[in-house]
Amino acid sequence: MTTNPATAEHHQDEARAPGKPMPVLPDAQTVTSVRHYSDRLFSFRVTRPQSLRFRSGEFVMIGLMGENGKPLLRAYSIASPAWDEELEFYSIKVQDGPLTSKLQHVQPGDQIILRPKPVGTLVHDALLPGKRLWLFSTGTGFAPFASLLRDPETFEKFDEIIVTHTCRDVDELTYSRELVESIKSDEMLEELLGVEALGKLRYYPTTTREQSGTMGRITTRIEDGSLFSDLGVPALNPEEDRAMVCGSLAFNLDIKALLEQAGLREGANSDPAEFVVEKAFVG
Ligand SMILES: Cc1cc2nc3c(=O)[nH]c(=O)nc-3n(C[C@H](O)[C@H](O)[C@H](O)COP(=O)(O)OP(=O)(O)OC[C@H]3O[C@@H](n4cnc5c(N)ncnc54)[C@H](O)[C@@H]3O)c2cc1C
Repeated sequence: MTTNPATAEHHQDEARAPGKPMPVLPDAQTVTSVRHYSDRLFSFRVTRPQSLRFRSGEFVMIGLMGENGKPLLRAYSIASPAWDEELEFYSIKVQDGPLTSKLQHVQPGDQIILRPKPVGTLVHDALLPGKRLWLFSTGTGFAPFASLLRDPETFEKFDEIIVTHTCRDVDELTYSRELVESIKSDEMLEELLGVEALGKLRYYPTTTREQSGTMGRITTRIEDGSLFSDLGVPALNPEEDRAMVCGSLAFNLDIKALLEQAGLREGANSDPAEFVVEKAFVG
């Protein structure tokens, strides 16, 4: 990885003609670790700006310096919880994607740009209190839930937390499966919340292409009721259930329609209700 925002900015400074306005300095953070899961997915951790405060589930703009000397930024959910000293991201690799065709090659020690202005709707503040929290995701839409699931507030607020993750192939579930396993054996969370609290968390992975224990779209399993019978919980209802949804636009619309059919209303930061939705990507 050769793109170093700090260096690129330095050259830009040197080349600037007298009298031209100062360019905005990019906020550089250092990559501390990288892990590849498949030819389509990887995760990485970066240093956290001391001043960055965010709510678990929010997203920020991150990127690299483009060849034209301008930052190339994209929205990314922060996958680490609000208390973590570092920031974690879980990323797609789009073959010809302007950002991820390069971002997938970052190595520890490289720098990325991070704009420290977190926003988003997948936050506890946007939901009314309830009994059961559903986290519905596809692909990298699991990222904000990786943050929320590591936040003790999630366990304090709900009696049951059910996270569904749907991908095409089994290896695309590795990140979520390992994360859920690590939470269930996390001694710090156990000490803080008690061993029974971690038992509240249930993981429901499905694949749509490769054969696995549970096949099919989660929308189909909501419609035919198998999601609820498999887990031994009642069908969605506005008295008990709260939901967060993060996936492709089509997935979000399908789940939203099913939640509304069940009587749940969409909430927002300023107007909490029974469910919230955020796109995992645009397009
Ligand atoms: C609120 C929000 C949060 C996001 N959080 C994440 C995140 O945590 N991790 C992440 O990898 N991406 C996330 N994205 C998508 C991200 O902003 C970029 O689109 C992605 O990094 C690809 O960038 P690119 O420049 O390589 O390609 P782009 O030009 O941005 O995208 C090219 C095409 O690739 C497809 N695509 C883009 N992102 C994805 C994806 N994540 N999964 C499947 N297909 C995709 C789309 O069809 C898109 O049209 C988020 C987007 C939004 C709006």
